[in-house]
Amino acid sequence: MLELSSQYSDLRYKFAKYGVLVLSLNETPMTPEDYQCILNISCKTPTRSVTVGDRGETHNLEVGRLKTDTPYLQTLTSTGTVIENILLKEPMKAFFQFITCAKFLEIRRIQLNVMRPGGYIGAHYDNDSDPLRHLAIIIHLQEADEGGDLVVYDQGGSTNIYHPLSTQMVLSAGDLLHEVTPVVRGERRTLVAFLSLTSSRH
Ligand SMILES: O=C(O)CCC(=O)C(=O)O
Ligand SMILES: [Fe+2]
Repeated sequence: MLELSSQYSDLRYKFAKYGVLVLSLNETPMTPEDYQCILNISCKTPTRSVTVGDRGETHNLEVGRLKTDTPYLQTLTSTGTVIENILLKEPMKAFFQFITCAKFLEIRRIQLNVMRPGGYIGAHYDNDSDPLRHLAIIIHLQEADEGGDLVVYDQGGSTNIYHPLSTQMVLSAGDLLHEVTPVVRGERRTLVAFLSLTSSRH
């Protein structure tokens, strides 16, 4: 933890201030091999069309589910377990805990999001559909050539627009309003894990 604190204290400060971090792979402890493993899994993950979010907001994307939290926590594929193990192995787990100041960390949902031209995700709060979604880890596998921006509306009233590139990792707090703008050209692929930072079992 000592080592982490000097290397990552700037990121922890930024996350506390903005609720969003856009990180290059080499700013995180994830190895290129683990990233490649997630990329390979994503290519073999079947998807289905989703047009309505949990709270009725409109979407237009293909989703491949690997782990779900509804109606109860269950890993749906063996590849979901592989990704979970990558995200929770040391030093990844220590990294997420350090950035968020969390003592507890549990993956509640893992999904692949695929957006082709016209695809988008309407404005939503991740913690609206499940209050235990405190943190989203978004691993960018392929960026759209045009469109597909992540727009985050922060509590201070400002709007921040990001266009993360493949291999980048976004950490986003569950209580921030955000959306993904329509893809205009190309295909946008992300692997998203939603984490709880408090135990659901008391
Ligand atoms: O794919 C992304 O960049 C973000 C997706 C998102 O906001 C979500 O799945 O809740
Ligand atoms: Fe989201």
